[in-house]
Amino acid sequence: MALSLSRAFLHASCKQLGRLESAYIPTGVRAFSSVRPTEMILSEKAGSKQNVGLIKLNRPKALNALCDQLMKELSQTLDEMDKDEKIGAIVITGSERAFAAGADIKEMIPLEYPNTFLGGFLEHWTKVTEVRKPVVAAVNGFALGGGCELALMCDIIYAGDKAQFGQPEINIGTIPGAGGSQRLARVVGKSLTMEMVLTGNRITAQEAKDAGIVSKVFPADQVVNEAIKLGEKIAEQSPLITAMAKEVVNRAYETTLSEGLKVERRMFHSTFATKDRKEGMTAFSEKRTPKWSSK
Ligand SMILES: CCCCCCC[C@H](O)CC(=O)SCCNC(=O)CCNC(=O)[C@H](O)C(C)(C)COP(=O)([O-])OP(=O)([O-])OC[C@H]1O[C@@H](n2cnc3c(N)ncnc32)[C@H](O)[C@@H]1OP(=O)([O-])[O-]
Repeated sequence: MALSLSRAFLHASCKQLGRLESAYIPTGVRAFSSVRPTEMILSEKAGSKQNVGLIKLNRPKALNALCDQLMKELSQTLDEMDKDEKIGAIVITGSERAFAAGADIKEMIPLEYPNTFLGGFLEHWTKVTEVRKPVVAAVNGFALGGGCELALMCDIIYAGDKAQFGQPEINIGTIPGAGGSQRLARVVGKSLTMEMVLTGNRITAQEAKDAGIVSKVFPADQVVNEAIKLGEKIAEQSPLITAMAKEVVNRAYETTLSEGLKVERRMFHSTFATKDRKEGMTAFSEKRTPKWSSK
């Protein structure tokens, strides 16, 4: 009873905080048109072949703070895009001011330990790690706390030159709850992770690139289009082999080197059970573009 009352309260307060005026459309970026009636995210198919799923977090007044409703809408849209055969890659972005400023602090204020533990707080916020298609984060502005963690859950991060990454939870009496101590440490090592988690210090896009968090930095108004171009390039490949490649790279972060190498070898062998492997090698020798069948 107490839990359901508290959920209803949180949902209502979150809706109030996140009431949107109109869609914020970043300058220099193609216009988004919402294809589904979601309130806190916009989504569309992008790219010249409309084969890139584009998701924009759209809660500008709260700097895209991640509340329960936004995360439900994000999970639902990711699920739909993962099942859509016409989509080969997904891009997640925010606004030029904020990718996301973290979990919604105001929504968390009334929570008590029993709610978080028994209610499984954050357990359903990790859909992006379950998507089989490659997911690119196009980060502008603040990527703080849960915003930084959301970017780290994606497969590739492109950043605008004014982007800032940080894990400032320590400043509000808590710690990272969705990978900011674990995924970050695996990517950048102990020293920088400790510095960011213990002080809340932010790092710039260039520092994030130097540390290996980000693969490329672009002028802020170009990052989304560059991420779409990257998504288009990925979407040209065999969806079947792409999913195998993504799975095997992700394994590197979850197992030992020797186990990872075994998994890679097995996965490499299994490409020889596919028509796409034969088609790719035949097309190379015949000097033509391969026609993928995902078989
Ligand atoms: C993928 C799964 C993710 C799971 C997450 C797991 C848990 C996670 O590890 C914990 C967190 O993220 S803990 C969080 C870690 N993150 C942090 O601690 C960052 C907290 N934010 C800040 O430090 C500052 O807002 C900035 C420095 C980002 C911008 O400063 P500035 O340029 O002076 O702008 P401003 O005037 O300050 O903000 C404009 C409006 O946005 C509002 N708002 C902003 N962030 C909010 C939030 N997280 N919440 C709610 N609201 C937030 C702000 O209240 C204001 O609204 P108001 O109605 O006008 O009052």
